[in-house]
Amino acid sequence: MHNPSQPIFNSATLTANIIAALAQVRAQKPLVVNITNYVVMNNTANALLAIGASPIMAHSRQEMAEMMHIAGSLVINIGTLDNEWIQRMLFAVEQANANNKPIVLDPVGCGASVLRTHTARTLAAKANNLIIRGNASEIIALAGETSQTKGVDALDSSDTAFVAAQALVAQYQANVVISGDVDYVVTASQTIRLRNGHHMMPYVTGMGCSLTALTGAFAAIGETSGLAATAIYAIVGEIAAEQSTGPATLQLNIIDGLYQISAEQIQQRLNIAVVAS
Ligand SMILES: Nc1ncnc2c1ncn2[C@@H]1O[C@H](COP(=O)(O)OP(=O)(O)OP(=O)(O)O)[C@@H](O)[C@H]1O
Ligand SMILES: Cc1ncsc1CCO
Ligand SMILES: [Mg+2]
Repeated sequence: MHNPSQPIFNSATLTANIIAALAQVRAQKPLVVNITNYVVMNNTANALLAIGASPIMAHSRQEMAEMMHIAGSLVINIGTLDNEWIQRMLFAVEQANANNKPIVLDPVGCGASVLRTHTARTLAAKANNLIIRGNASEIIALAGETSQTKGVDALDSSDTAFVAAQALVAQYQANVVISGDVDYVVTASQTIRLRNGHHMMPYVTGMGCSLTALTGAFAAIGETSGLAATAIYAIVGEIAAEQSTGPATLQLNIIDGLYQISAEQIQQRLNIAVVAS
């Protein structure tokens, strides 16, 4: 499995690892515990099921210790925050840490309000085994740089978030995925660029939230770089968009695509390059 501390320069090896990780998710069906936003709960649960994982949306403090005992990973998405949710998220991170479970953080709307920026930073600082997945504007804001965010949609390009992602890797000992027209997977040992996906994807809400949830599924089987989820999701989105007349059919076709995606399609479509190490 891809160990983020060991750089891999060879695209064929990276591709083989992504395919192996997919097989492992499908075989192991890891339990992914999600504290996520009201907008995307149903769709992210369906995305996790379609890839072969086992989702549970759980929010209560009363059950979180038990959940983190049996979970493969914790996904925290701050999309529809309020004070009660923040306390639940902090407690869940503590429980994940206590059980050595990887945590995936989606800093939805980071930079759009002080509440979101502050909460995302507090959660990131608390999490031990962390992967951050956000769009370019969120990654830039989380790192304390000036982003152009006006809500949950990115107004910055992935290329401009690169330095911010490297700063987050150092600050939180995290792995960072920047999604957008181009996706970057940034770890302490290397940066990988993926040129897959489709320009129709941002016309469906929660596309990034589903990617974050899938990142949790792969983290649960030990692929904690974020690479496999990011690569597979963008390829699925690309194939699905080619079969879709608009955002509504795209949303459905992505769920079908996650269920159907094959090793051959990954081999044929993956556009991957190591850009820094
Ligand atoms: N212009 C684009 N071209 C190709 N793929 C794209 C484009 N924009 C987004 N994507 C793909 O869409 C997926 C979600 O990324 P995006 O950056 O839109 O997430 P997000 O802004 O966090 O979304 P949300 O907050 O609505 O969940 C990724 O797989 C990414 O590769
Ligand atoms: C639209 C929206 N608002 C809060 S969360 C969310 C889903 C996409 O991030
Ligand atoms: Mg998002």
